[in-house]
Amino acid sequence: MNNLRAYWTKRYEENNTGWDIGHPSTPIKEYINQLTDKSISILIPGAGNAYEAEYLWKKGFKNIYVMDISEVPLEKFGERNPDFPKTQLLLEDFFEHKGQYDLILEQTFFCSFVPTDQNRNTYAKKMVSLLKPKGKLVGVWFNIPLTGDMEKRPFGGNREIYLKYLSPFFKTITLESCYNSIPPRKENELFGIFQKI
Ligand SMILES: C[S@@+](CC[C@H](N)C(=O)[O-])C[C@H]1O[C@@H](n2cnc3c(N)ncnc32)[C@H](O)[C@@H]1O
Repeated sequence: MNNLRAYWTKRYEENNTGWDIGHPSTPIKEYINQLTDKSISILIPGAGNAYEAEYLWKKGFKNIYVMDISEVPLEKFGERNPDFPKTQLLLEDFFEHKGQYDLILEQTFFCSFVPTDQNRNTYAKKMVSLLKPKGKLVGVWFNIPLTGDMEKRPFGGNREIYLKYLSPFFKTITLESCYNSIPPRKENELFGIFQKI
């Protein structure tokens, strides 16, 4: 845990954050735009600078929890959004977190874990445990080759791989090539909506 925190904090401190697009991504933004119930509880794990949380907050969603293992992006988020409750900024390891949410948003989080069978299984089990009955895991997953290189993030995957880990716990509402990816990720992402079984 400390190693993991140090690793990600160093990346933020060195501005070695190639994943950070600087704004909410279009697929997640469009998903948020069609949500009608603003009282739902939403967790964003591995949120980084959490532009999507900022977007939700400004749209009037209040029950948003922004989680990261590194304090650097959480502090920046707090500075950018001084009214956002500090109690909803969670400096925690996702795998140790306890709670239950209506919705969990995923973006470049799954792909940050070394892609062992065990890690991917643990991710799926943890996600389902953090959702209320019928809760949803929604977001984007890279559709890029999974190479044998265990150092090089983002670690890839494809539809078949994601379904292998998620389908024991979730009904797949959709998992399709993402039509509205940001240009650098065009044709390299799947958009998914999974509902807790
Ligand atoms: C590739 S970055 C993605 C950040 C953000 N989702 C985005 O799209 O900009 C992965 C993030 O997950 C965080 N992280 C990695 N392992 C974590 C864990 N076990 N628990 C919570 N956060 C974690 C890192 O600190 C980092 O901010």
